[in-house]
Amino acid sequence: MSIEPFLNVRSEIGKLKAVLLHKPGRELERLTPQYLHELLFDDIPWLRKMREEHDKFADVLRQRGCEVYYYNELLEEILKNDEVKKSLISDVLNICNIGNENLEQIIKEFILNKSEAEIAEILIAGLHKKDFPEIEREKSLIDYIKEEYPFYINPLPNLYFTRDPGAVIGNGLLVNSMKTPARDRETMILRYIYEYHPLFKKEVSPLWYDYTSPYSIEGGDILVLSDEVIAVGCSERTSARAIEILANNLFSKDEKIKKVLAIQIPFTRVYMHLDTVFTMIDYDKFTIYPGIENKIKVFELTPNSKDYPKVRPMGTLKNSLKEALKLPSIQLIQSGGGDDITAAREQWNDSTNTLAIAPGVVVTYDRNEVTNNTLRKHGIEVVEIAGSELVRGRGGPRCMSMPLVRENI
Ligand SMILES: NC(=O)NCCC[C@H](N)C(=O)O
Repeated sequence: MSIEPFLNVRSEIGKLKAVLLHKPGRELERLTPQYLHELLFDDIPWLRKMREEHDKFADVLRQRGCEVYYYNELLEEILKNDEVKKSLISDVLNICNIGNENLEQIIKEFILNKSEAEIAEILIAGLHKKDFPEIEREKSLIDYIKEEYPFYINPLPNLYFTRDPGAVIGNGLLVNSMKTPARDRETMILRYIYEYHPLFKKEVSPLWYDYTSPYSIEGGDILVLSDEVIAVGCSERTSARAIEILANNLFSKDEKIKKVLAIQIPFTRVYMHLDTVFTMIDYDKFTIYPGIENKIKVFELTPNSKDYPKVRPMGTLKNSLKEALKLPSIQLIQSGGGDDITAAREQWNDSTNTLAIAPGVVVTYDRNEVTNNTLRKHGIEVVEIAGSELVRGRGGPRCMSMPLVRENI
């Protein structure tokens, strides 16, 4: 009997059937003004409120018939296997630069003695020095050098943006290579989940990209435009070479995918990923931040040699989409109603970061009133969620979700 893959994403807009989320936890309570920049935050969210907002987001998805999986629960499940538990803890400690093998060994034993739920929490929220029992030992040089630094294991406050560490295309998965060290461990853990959690059925779900690659790529840049065309932002976070490697893997192992559009956007934090300025919301409708429209370049990648795809510069974004999707016309709906100032303010609060849950139906933050009304005027059903605290990490509903299964359209 042949095994059917669980993962299936052949579009941006097919009815969302299963999604991976992470409810913000203690890792957010470890953000301090001193480390905000390094941890990719601009502000400190209020965790209790943030968790309430996140629960409502998950409820909206469930009410629309989508199954919600949580990252920490999948992690807890794979930690039940002792070998997996030991190996993951060792790998995590290896990248933490503890700098003293004896101490690393003591920390490892300390973690191994915890329950699966506690270990999952440490792997996500980090290990603060204060949460580690004082033990009698002679200090080594690194203890003095890093005396001021509060963590043995850093927190992962960006994990609730599950969009970025991974992405499903077709029946396969990318485990991304993140641009910044602040998010590296997110992908290491996802790689273990793919490898050991039965939900992912890795034997029938290829790995399109691995986090060990030196070329960075993040999920916020990846849009599955159709079963034949994938768009990938070339951005502050995603490198040109990663796009070529991904394209070649898709062309050689997925018989449906014929084309990758590389969409170059300015390399700057405010538009860190393509989905912060551009998302697909219906068969022929997209929303776009008007401040970026003239700064975009599009390149078509098609199969060529074993190592490099064929690259062809294309025209405007609108014409490239029309041509690639073989549509008679498409609409680019400007966020902020096309007004420069409103659009810039609402883009900062992720107005263009819509999550399509069915063709023409999107989840957005309620605070982006002008953009939401503009979408409605264009016939889109807008399902609003509150996100005053969630938004402080600089991501919207699309960033906070990793679709695992969408209905084919
Ligand atoms: N796809 C997205 O745009 N994700 C938002 C990620 C925000 C996070 N603070 C980061 O800088 O990586």
